This record gives sequence, C-alpha cells and structure tokens, in this order.
Amino acid sequence: MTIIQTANLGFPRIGKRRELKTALESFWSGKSDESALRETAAALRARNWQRQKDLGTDILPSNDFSLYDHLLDTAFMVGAVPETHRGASDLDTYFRMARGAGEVSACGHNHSGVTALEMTKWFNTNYHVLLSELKPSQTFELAHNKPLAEYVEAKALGHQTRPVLVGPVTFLALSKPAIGGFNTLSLLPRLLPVYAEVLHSLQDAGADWVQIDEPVLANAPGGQIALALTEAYAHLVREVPGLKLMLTSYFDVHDANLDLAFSLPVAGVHVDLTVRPDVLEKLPSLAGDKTVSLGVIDGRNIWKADLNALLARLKPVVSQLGRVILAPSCSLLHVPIDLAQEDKLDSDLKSWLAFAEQKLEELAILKSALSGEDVSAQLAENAAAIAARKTSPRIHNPAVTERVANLTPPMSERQSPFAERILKQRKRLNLPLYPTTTIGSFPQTAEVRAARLQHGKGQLGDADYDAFLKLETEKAIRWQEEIGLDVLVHGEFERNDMVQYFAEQLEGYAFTQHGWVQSYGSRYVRPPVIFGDVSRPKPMTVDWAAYAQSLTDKVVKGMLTGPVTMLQWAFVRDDLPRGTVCRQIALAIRDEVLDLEAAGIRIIQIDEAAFREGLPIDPAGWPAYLDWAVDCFRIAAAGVADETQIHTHMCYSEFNDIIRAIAAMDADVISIETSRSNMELLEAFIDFKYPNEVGPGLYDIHSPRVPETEEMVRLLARAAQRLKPEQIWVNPDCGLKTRGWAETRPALERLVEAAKTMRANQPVWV
Ligand SMILES: Nc1nc2c(c(=O)[nH]1)N[C@@H](CNc1ccc(C(=O)N[C@@H](CCC(=O)N[C@@H](CCC(=O)N[C@@H](CCC(=O)O)C(=O)O)C(=O)O)C(=O)O)cc1)CN2
Ligand code: MET
Ligand SMILES: [Zn+2]
Repeated sequence: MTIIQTANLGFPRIGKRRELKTALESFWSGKSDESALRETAAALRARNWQRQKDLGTDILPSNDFSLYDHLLDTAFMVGAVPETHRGASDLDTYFRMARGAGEVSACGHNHSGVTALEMTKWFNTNYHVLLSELKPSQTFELAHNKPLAEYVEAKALGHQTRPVLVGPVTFLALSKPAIGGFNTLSLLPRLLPVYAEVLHSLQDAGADWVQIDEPVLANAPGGQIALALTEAYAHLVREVPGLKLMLTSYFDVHDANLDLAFSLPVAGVHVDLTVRPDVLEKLPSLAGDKTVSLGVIDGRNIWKADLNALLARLKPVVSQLGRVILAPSCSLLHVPIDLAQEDKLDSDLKSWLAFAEQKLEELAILKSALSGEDVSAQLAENAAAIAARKTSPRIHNPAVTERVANLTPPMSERQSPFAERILKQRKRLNLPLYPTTTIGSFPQTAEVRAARLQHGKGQLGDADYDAFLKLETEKAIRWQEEIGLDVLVHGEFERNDMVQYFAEQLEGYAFTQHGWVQSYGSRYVRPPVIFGDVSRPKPMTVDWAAYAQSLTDKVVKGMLTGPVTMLQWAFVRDDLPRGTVCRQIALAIRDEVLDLEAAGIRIIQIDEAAFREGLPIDPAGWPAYLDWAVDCFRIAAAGVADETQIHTHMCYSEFNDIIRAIAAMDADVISIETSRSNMELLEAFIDFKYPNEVGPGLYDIHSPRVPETEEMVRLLARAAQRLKPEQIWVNPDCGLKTRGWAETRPALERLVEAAKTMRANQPVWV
C-alpha cells in the first residue's frame, strides 16, 4: 500500500487583501514601527499555516514567507551583507539591500547614495529576486537563522512544518561575481558549513524533512553546476545524518539533471510534472528508495486541473511507488490566493478557475481518490467544469480564428528596409542628434491612484476623472516642453498597469478584483486572464494620444504594450498554443497602431518588456519561441508607412544570446536597460553591427538616486564609442511610474543637459 501525502512548496506571502504591502509601505514611510510590521507578518504566517492545514495539506512549508524576497533572505541568512549597506538595525540593513537608501534632497542629490542590490527575473517568471555580489574573499556565517525562527514559530502554533531553503548551488549560481572571471560556485566549500549549521538547528528543533529548492536543475547542464550539486548534497547529507532532504526542482528539469537529482544521496526529489509530464512514467524506475514528490498541479496558471485525467495517469505510477507526495508544480507564489474573493467574476469563468487555496483543495481530492476514498461527487463536479470550458461558445470567435489563419508573410514586412525608412523618418521628424525622450510613464502619484480608485468606486464621475487626467497630461506635456525633451510622451496617467489597461479593453480577457501576485518587494500585479479568442472592439489609446499631440508642436510618441508582453504577463488559456494566442493579440495591436498612425501620431512605441522572459529555460526551445515571438511583434508593427517610426522598449536586457532575434524585430528604435552595467550590454549590439537605432538607458529608474549630468555624459560617450552617434537616443532605462516627481524632474533635466553636451562636442565631420 502506497503512502500518499499532500504538500505545499510555498504559499503567497502578500495576504488576501495585500496586508503585507500596506504594512511595508506604512513602515517605509515612517507611519508605523518595526513591531507593527513584524506583527502583520506573523499574523499572515499564522493564517497561512492554518488555512493550508484546513484545506487538507499534510506537509506545510515554513520559511516560504519573506518581507521582500527569498533570495535576499538567503543572502541575509549566510551573512552576505555588503559593509556599505549596514544600517541602524537588522531590518534597516535588510531594506537598504532591497531598496537602496538615501533621501533625495531638495537639490535633487542623493547624499548617502546606497544603491539597491541588482534585481533579476526569477527564471522565466515575472517575480524578481535580488542578486548578491560576491567576491573571491567572501566568507559566510550563520548571521540570521530565519528558517529556525519560522519553524519554531509554526511549532508553537501547533504545526509541524517542512522548512524551505533556497539551495546553496542556486544561491551561488544566482549571485554576481564582483570581479570578472570569478566563478561564484567556487565559494561552495565556504558556504556549505553554514547550510549544515542551519539544517542541524532545524533537526534539533524537531524538523524531520527540509525542502531545499534547486531550480538551477532547470538550466541546461553546464558550467560546474552538476559538480557543485554533487559536492553540496554529499556534504549536507553526511554532516546532518537523519534529516531528510526534499530536493526540489521546478519550472523545468533537464534530462541529465533529472538523473543527477535522483543519484544524489537526498531522501526525496520533487519534479515539476506540469512542464515535464513525460517524466511521470519514468519515476518508478528512477526513484529507488527515494520519496518522490509529484508536482501535478500547475503553480503558474489559474485553470482548474483535469482531476479525472490526472488520476488516470497517476494511478498506475503511484501503485508502483512506496511513498508519494502530491504537490503543486512550484511554490504558489505565482498565483493569486483565493478565488472565493472574486464575487464579480462571471460564474461560468469562475467555475473553470483555481487559485492557490483551490489548488490545495485539488490536491486533497487527488489524495483521497488515490487512497480509495469516495470523492465521486467532487470528481464529477470537476469533470463537468472541464467539459463546460472545452465546449463553451464564449471562448471561440470565428472571425479571430479566420484572421489568424489568413495571416500572410507580407503582413510581417515593413514597406521598405530600415536604411530607406530611416531617411524618410528623419526628414519628417526633424530631430537633433542624440534625441531625448522617456520610456512612457510619469509618476503614478498618490493623487493619480486615489483619483482612479475613486472613479472605480463611482465617487468620481467620468467627466471629472477625465478632466483630472487631461490636466495631468497637459502638465506633463508643458513640463517636457519646458525642459527641452525632443520626443514627448503623454505620461500614461490613465493606465493602472501597462498590461491590464489594454487587457481591459480587449475581448477574450477577464479580470480579478483581488488576484494580486507579487512582482517584486511591495509591487504587485493583477495578471489578466486570457480565456477566449482575443480581439479589439474599438480603439484603445487613440483619444489620449491625439489629445496629447494636440497640445504641442513637438512629436508625441504613441504608447502601446506589445503582443508578447500582453501574453507573458497574463494567465493564458491552455487550450491553444501560446504562439496562436499571441498572434491574435498581435492583430489587435496592429489595428491600434494603424489607428494611431491615421490620427497623426508619427512615432509609435510598442513595449516588449517581457520579450526575453518568455524564452523557455531550455535553449532547445528557443528557436521555436523566437520564431513566433518575433513574428508577432512584426505583425503588430509592420502595417505602418515608412515615415512612421516604430520604437520598442525592453527592460532586463541580457541580449547577447538573442541579438539576432532583436534585430529581426526590425523596430526603428529600441530603448534598453544598460545603465547598471556601464553600457556593457551594448556589446551585443556592436558585435552584431546592429543597424537600427538604440536608446541605451542612462540611469536606473528602480532607485530614487538622481544621477549627475557628468555621469550620463560619460555613459553616452561610452555608447558613442560603440555605436554611430546618429544611432543613439537619450533616455532613462524604463518608465517612471514608480518614481516621484522630486527625483524625476532633476533626473530628466540633467538627461537633457547630457544630450546637449554631447551635441556640442560633436566633431564637425559627423
Ligand atoms: N504587469 C507588469 N509586470 C511588470 C511591470 C509592469 O509594469 N507591469 N514592470 C516590471 C517591474 N514590475 C512592476 C510590477 C508592479 C508595479 C506596480 O507599480 N504595481 C502597483 C500596482 C499597479 C496597479 O495595478 N495599480 C492599480 C491599483 C492601485 C491600487 O493598489 N490602488 C489602491 C488604492 C490607491 C492607492 O492608495 O495606492 C487600492 O486599490 O487599494 C491602479 O493604479 O489603478 C503596486 O504594486 O502598487 C511596478 C513594476 C516587470 N513586470
Ligand atoms: C516595464 S516597461 C514599462 C514601459 C511603459 N511604457 C512605461 O513607461 O511604464
Ligand atoms: Zn521597462
């Protein structure tokens, strides 16, 4: 008889009503103290444990909570704290690492100037982790035993938990080497004793299992990862005998790494079977005496699982295994908490969905069914919902299917090659060398958000809200004119989020009221749900763009979110290939682009912030993805005349390996992030002889720090050594929505100065 248990790998931290965001932002603004923040955090943890238990979860995670980010917690645990970031208290230090520090004074200078750690995407998700910078002389110590504290806290509440740690290899692999040529994995021997100490303390406190997450197992084998994993787990199992380790992979697992994971001396291995369903049948032969944890419920999407289909596949495998754990594929951090809060969702659609809590219920039903209990009623209900969704007429729009089927290659082609188009554009736009612009959004101030909230609640009428937004837009236009920016933006004041705003105006999408998912720190998003064929009933941005353009003689850029990003930052239907869904969106954006052009908008920016994030983790899947992703962008952009200039924007620009695809998108101008890497990211563009124009981001908008003019001139000069001057645009590295005006004003004034300095210093022959 197989022993079957359910487990969760991690529960969302933010609270059903974003209690963590409220508590953090109140603490940061000085409105509440550390004890209030800690109290909210403890209440959230207590509630989460109890709730998971009530939903039938046998194995509860602890240390899955974080005040900001779990990778930062790991750095903090092992004492990887830069001297420069030490603050008045531990918590102060922690937040200085997360957010940087230093008030911007009236003169716009940041006098203490502690910069935040670099952020990067957590594999292919929209969650960001903070990267520690490690030097060859780095040492580690057990500085903060948070895993123990949270284990003990749960125990005092009557819960035996399975603490969660980011594994030592993943931590090192995601750290930044402080000097070139240094491999952070070489620090493993110094790190392992600290991990052993943590594990010992957990064992002494009563833990029998610990979950160690090594999502690096998803990466293609290479470097020294396999060696490091072998060394790490030999060491930890030897040093802490008797404590069982559940080695956890998720998001994907490379075949060679699967064999490796099962060859390590750990007691259990977790596999994400939603990304690798084919692994299920291999498990009985791989398992040996290990406990396998089956990641069967999708932790990245919000569709109800087909429980009957799952059971049919699970039954024969489970009977061959001595002990199995049923689990979500990954931490539930990436999905909203509770569907029951959504009282405005259409009831059909709602019956097709499962959020974190509902996913745990699904696990409990699976366990009961596999244990021979009668859950026929629940299974019948699930079958009915799955069948209803498959056959619902609401998800199909024959006109959309037909339009996608009728796409032809010319629809992805601009009229003329870049070299010809650019001449026509220069003539029409008449911009100076080193044209200055911004990425689109201006500060979403408390006032702007409050007006939107009031409008949503019906307390501010449509006309008043519209008048308010028009005034904000006009002020932004006037100010841009005043400081001398060349290409203006309307400021995006009317938008809640760059994806949600468009999704709300498209058919085929649905929205939640409370479906928040953490993106980084206290910044959350509410990913829309693509449930049906996507189409655009009417123009979405034309009125705002035309209004802004009517205020000025300068060029105002139209601002759109591209199809790949619209797809990537949504919960996407799983009954069509992603490439097909993306083509539907691309056609909707194409219509918008053409309407903007017809309304006299001369530059149209199509943001593809999530373009890189959409790459499959396994490079074997890259060509197929890039093929449709590039085509979708081109479908969206290519309908315009040569004279209309198409811009795109990408943040997190690790471009070296996909520069060909970036060039193939054939945007006339691309703005990218390069400021934190001192223009090194431009290397890809130079090596490739990138032909089109580029706006290398001159300063990091994620920090309140205001750069000096000279700093931006220096960066521009570096860019000018790498690209032709007439290729270069001058802009920040992303939108300014999370910033305040206090730092935005001086930063952009200096950016304009920097461009002027560059123009003045041009050799005459240019
Ligand atoms: N989807 C998405 N992913 C992205 C980005 C992005 O812009 N969008 N940018 C990159 C970085 N990630 C980010 C993620 C979120 C935010 C962000 O600013 N989020 C806002 C929410 C944005 C939003 O949806 N705002 C709504 C709802 C705002 C809100 O919470 N209103 C309050 C009341 C108003 C208030 O006092 O704030 C409420 O409803 O209770 C609106 O403005 O209408 C936040 O957490 O605060 C920024 C960057 C990568 N991924
Ligand atoms: C995350 S990319 C942001 C692009 C958008 N146009 C903005 O400026 O906010
Ligand atoms: Zn950006």
